[in-house]
Amino acid sequence: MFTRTATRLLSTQSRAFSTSSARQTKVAVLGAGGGIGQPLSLLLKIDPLVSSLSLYDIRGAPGVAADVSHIDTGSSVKGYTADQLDEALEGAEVVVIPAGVPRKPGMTRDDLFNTNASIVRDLAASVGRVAPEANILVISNPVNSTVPIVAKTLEKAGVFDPRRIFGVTTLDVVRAARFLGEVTGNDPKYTVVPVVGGHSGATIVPLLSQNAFGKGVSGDDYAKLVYRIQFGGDEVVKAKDGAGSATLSMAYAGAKFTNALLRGLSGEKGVITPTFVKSGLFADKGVDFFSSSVELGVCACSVRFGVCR
Ligand SMILES: NC(=O)c1ccc[n+]([C@@H]2O[C@H](COP(=O)([O-])OP(=O)(O)OC[C@H]3O[C@@H](n4cnc5c(N)ncnc54)[C@H](O)[C@@H]3O)[C@@H](O)[C@H]2O)c1
Ligand SMILES: O=C(O)C[C@H](O)C(=O)O
Repeated sequence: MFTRTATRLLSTQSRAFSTSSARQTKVAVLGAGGGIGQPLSLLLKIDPLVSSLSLYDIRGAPGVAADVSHIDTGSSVKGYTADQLDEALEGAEVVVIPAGVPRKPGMTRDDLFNTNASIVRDLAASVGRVAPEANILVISNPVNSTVPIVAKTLEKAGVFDPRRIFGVTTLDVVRAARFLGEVTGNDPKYTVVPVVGGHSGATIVPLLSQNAFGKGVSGDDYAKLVYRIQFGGDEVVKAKDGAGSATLSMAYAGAKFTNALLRGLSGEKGVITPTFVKSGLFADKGVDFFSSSVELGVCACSVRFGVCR
């Protein structure tokens, strides 16, 4: 009797699992042991659109994987050590890259270039070789430069597809909604603002006029709000006082982007906005923000999901 009941229960549970993960999606996080990587792995573990989570880092990923793998969602989790990058990438549909060093007070994102450029280049080369069809989500700073590095590396490998490379600048969108909500006294769900351009200071361009509440902000309030959105990263770097930059809000933004991408890939319309897929390519060099996005193919990606207007 007990056995029959237990079996019925188990079969109901397994049906629930198989429904939620009907589409097999392997997501790899490169840099999973870090400040962003760990909470991002947690959030991806609870995303029902992720069926398999592959956690890679030069240190600590198996520990993060063991920890996250106890969470009671349907996806499988595996951690990989420094010499197991190829295995980590095998079959990945989405590769998220938060590997690299963060800023300390007094530094600009460009100061990270020397260290992070080669990290991102080498990881991208492996993705190009092992998972050439994967969508690559670049978090490592300076995003305005690491995205072109990924593009060039894949081009060199003969597998460049601009529709599959994304600079993750969703944190700017998250901040814009939150800060406009604060200024106008509204729930951020009503103060969503498209943000175009890159991911550094003045290259971050919030289009406040595109939101009904944003339209009403003017003068000094407007200038202060734009500044806060553009330099929100500095606030966190300063407050962490040498311990790094945004990790938790970034993990939230990275998981939000990944979820939107997976929904788009599974055929859901209207989830990916040009804001989500904007890239910083050439933004530092003063090239028009929209045309640089189009050049990178991020707009093509929006077209692919049927949301480019
Ligand atoms: N795009 C954004 O909006 C945004 C927001 C916040 C932070 N960032 C950037 O994200 C990056 C990571 O920040 P963090 O706070 O997580 O840093 P962190 O130092 O806490 O973590 C970085 C992780 O990368 C790992 N790593 C280093 N080299 C690696 C390699 N070759 N392969 C795999 N893993 C490697 C490290 O071992 C570490 O675990 C930084 O460059 C930071 O500036 C971007
Ligand atoms: O500011 C940083 O260096 C990290 C990140 O790019 C951010 O915007 O928080």
